[in-house]
Amino acid sequence: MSDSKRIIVALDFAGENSALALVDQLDPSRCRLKVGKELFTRLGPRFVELLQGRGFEVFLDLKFHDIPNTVAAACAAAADLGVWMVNVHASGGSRMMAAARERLDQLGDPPLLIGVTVLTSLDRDDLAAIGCPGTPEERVLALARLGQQVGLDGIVCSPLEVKPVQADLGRDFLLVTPGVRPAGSAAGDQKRVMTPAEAVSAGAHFLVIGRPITQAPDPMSAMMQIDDTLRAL
Ligand SMILES: O=C(O)c1cc(=O)[nH]c(=O)n1[C@@H]1O[C@H](COP(=O)(O)O)[C@@H](O)[C@H]1O
Repeated sequence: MSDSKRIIVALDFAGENSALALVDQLDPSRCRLKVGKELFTRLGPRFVELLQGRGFEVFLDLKFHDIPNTVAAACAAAADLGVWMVNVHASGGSRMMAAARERLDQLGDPPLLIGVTVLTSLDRDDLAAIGCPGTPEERVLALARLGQQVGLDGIVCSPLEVKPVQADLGRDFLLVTPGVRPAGSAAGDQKRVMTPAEAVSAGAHFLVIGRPITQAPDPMSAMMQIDDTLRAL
């Protein structure tokens, strides 16, 4: 793939000082940043603007999941912030995703619109417990097809589903994969994982990586080590 900035660092921090201590060490030419529910709830749009002011492209990961009108309006608000990527839960349904698409299409230079399929923290048993029969792969594929039909730019899935999704939907549909763990790092709450090299070799366009970088003794060197591995592929 042509985009050489494959790593999206998940800024899962409790506050501005700890987040900036990491951001200060990162280079916007080597990675993008993800602002999720914790940091956005604490610091709001101002923090996203601060990161963008430092030259970083931001994935605003708020996983919108609501009625079509509400999600479309929330996506427009994200676009107004100037973020690079925004996501919605694909299980919100095709009318919801289509409303988001339609609203963003009315704007110039909208963010990439990505659908979250099956959270990487879930396995088959977890899905069964919430009344979803079948494998994560089957459900990811179904949601990915729905997302592509309504014009999403791509999906979030685990690296394990990258090959089957690309076999079905082609290589242009963007695949953003969390559930990435360098060899030897703790999986934590992630259930469907692969190493960064495995994920990119499978065909993932972007890797979302949090704790293996943010909790490393030297986050910058952890990030660079992963990035060097990917650039050597
Ligand atoms: O949309 C996401 O980014 C996301 C989707 C998903 O299925 N799984 C998942 O882990 N994420 C996010 O990716 C990041 C992964 O962080 P680590 O597990 O620390 O690498 C977290 O910020 C999650 O919120």
